[in-house]
Amino acid sequence: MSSLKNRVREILEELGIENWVKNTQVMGDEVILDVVSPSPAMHERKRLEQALKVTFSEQLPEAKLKLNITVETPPEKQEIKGNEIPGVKNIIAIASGKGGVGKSTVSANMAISLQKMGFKVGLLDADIYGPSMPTMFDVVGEQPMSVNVGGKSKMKPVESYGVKLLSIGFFANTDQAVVWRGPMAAKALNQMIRDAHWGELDFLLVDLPPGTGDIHLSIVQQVPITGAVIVSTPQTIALVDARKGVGMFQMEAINVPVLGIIENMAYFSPAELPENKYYLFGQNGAKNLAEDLGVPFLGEVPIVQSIREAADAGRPAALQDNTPVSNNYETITQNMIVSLVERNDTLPPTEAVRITTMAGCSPAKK
Ligand SMILES: Nc1ncnc2c1ncn2[C@@H]1O[C@H](COP(=O)(O)OP(=O)(O)OP(=O)(O)O)[C@@H](O)[C@H]1O
Repeated sequence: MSSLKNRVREILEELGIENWVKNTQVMGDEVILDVVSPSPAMHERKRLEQALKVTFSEQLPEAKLKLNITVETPPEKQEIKGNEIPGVKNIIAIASGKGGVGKSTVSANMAISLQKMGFKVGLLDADIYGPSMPTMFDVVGEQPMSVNVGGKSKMKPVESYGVKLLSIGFFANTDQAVVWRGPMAAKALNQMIRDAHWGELDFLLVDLPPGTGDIHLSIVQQVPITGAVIVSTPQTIALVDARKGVGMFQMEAINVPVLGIIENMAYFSPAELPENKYYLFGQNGAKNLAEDLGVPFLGEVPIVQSIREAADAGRPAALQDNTPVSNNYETITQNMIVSLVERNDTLPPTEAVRITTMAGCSPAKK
């Protein structure tokens, strides 16, 4: 073995990442490393890349380092079993209870965060009262195409930023209020799930309409939802509705695991006074609710002007690289995945069969 290759091996051992390096090639002064990152998170990959570059430039300045960093793919055994929608591994409902708390903004940014982590993501905008995804993903006016799959005509979701998208807004005139009764809305949504060609998806996020009415009951009974995420502001009246939302998913007839609660609009910090936090809607309300109900708290999102601007501009804030806002969405998304994984471990055996069908969530395991 060349002395350069020996030095490379020593450095990798010092860094404690020798097991992550699947292939080392030394050609002259060029060192090519194929590294498999155990974390799908973009910032973890960047940190790994940075650590390698700094260490090599300090300890082996003569070497020209070339890095190929990829992400570990989930092991085969985590594949979904008994899946009701072929190719779709996890269907996550995002609900609120009260309207206007930021459920759609959270859904859009969570979809982007998952996509950035390397997952295949679909987003179904089921908000029949105010479908906002076409705007948030800058695809207003686009229409899903029809494709022939196995002799059947299927809807091809519109794709934006790597996320496959279907929205009630693609079919309804946005100037008209869409007033659909529960079964009708549920049927339309069911078609958008089953008669669409989603292809292989790790996650299909469903942005539900606000509230806990009969529409929700129809949807959650017809669509095999893997888990639900509840979004609330810390305000008392929003929390009352969020509690109802959790209760609805936990009803015996529905029995969808609640993966956690996200506190949106948790506080406001003016740009000129970033240390000051103003708790406009109250403090820690959703966090306390999560504790009270014994469901995971997935994190808080402050009120940030750029989140609103990014949504209106059709470029969700999570698309930014390594900003406090995008990192925060990434952390919340990871917490959601961790919650999905933990459910498998903690639910009683009678539920295990159902819950093991929630596969596809292992990449967040650290
Ligand atoms: N963290 C945030 N910071 C700043 N603005 C936000 C934040 N979250 C949401 N908003 C803004 O608040 C408004 C409501 O958000 P959004 O449409 O996501 O709520 P929703 O709960 O989905 O509403 P609906 O009840 O209509 O479905 C939007 O203008 C959005 O851009």
